[in-house]
Amino acid sequence: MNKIIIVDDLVKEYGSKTVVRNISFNITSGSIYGLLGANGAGKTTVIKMIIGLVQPTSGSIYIDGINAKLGKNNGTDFKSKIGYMGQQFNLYNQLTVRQNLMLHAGCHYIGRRNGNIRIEELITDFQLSDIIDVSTAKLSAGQQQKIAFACSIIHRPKIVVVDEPTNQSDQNSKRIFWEQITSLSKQSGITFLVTTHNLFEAEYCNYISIMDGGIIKEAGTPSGIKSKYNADSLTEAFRRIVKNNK
Ligand SMILES: Nc1ncnc2c1ncn2[C@@H]1O[C@H](COP(=O)(O)OP(=O)(O)OP(=O)(O)O)[C@@H](O)[C@H]1O
Repeated sequence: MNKIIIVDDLVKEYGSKTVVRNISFNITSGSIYGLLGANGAGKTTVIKMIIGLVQPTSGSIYIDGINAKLGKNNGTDFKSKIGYMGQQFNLYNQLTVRQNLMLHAGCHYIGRRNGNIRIEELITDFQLSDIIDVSTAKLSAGQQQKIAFACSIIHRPKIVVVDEPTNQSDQNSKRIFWEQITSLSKQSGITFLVTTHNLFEAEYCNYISIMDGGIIKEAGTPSGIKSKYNADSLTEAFRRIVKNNK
């Protein structure tokens, strides 16, 4: 299986505080990989290092065969491979949904004509026809999350990194989001790296790592982890993993 993300012995220190401690993992192309953990476990720091927003103290990251440290300098369009949706949505609330999508298309050097074609596809895929010309300021949190996600995939990235994607969504929007990424991973072969502290939603992942205190304490498929810890749910397994290691 092709490993599209390879993280090796990654460390992040802020002053004297070590927030990510020698973590290593690989992500198989086309899979949904969940990075789980409580608040402050280090999940956001890991993904910010992967997308190049934060510089690691040590260790290496390879994205689709490219050393992430050299990604900006080796002539490869590194950023075109990755879509990112952070906890703060990258939306301009004075703009409409269409204008936000076009703005993100422009950031990825997609011209107006191709941008319009891609926006039409996203209107269909995300059922946006009723809100496409509405200002994002007037949308609900769940709708804003949907638009932020559409913006993150406008350039058809191979990898999409999403940080706590459903924090502000209702149950129905959560379900729709997870079904959408499951279908994108299966049909378009997109690889997803998703951080969450929602253990019910983590069941949608093909593979998960459980982080605590900056280290990965357990990793495996959701069913493999449940069976290893003799637990009926990931919530129960999570409690045992974190308790076992304290
Ligand atoms: N720029 C920074 N300077 C100093 N410490 C930081 C910085 N960014 C994060 N931290 C610390 O690193 C630790 C891990 O934070 P991080 O945001 O990665 O956790 P998380 O698992 O994503 O939590 P959450 O679910 O709340 O987003 C926390 O103790 C946080 O205070």
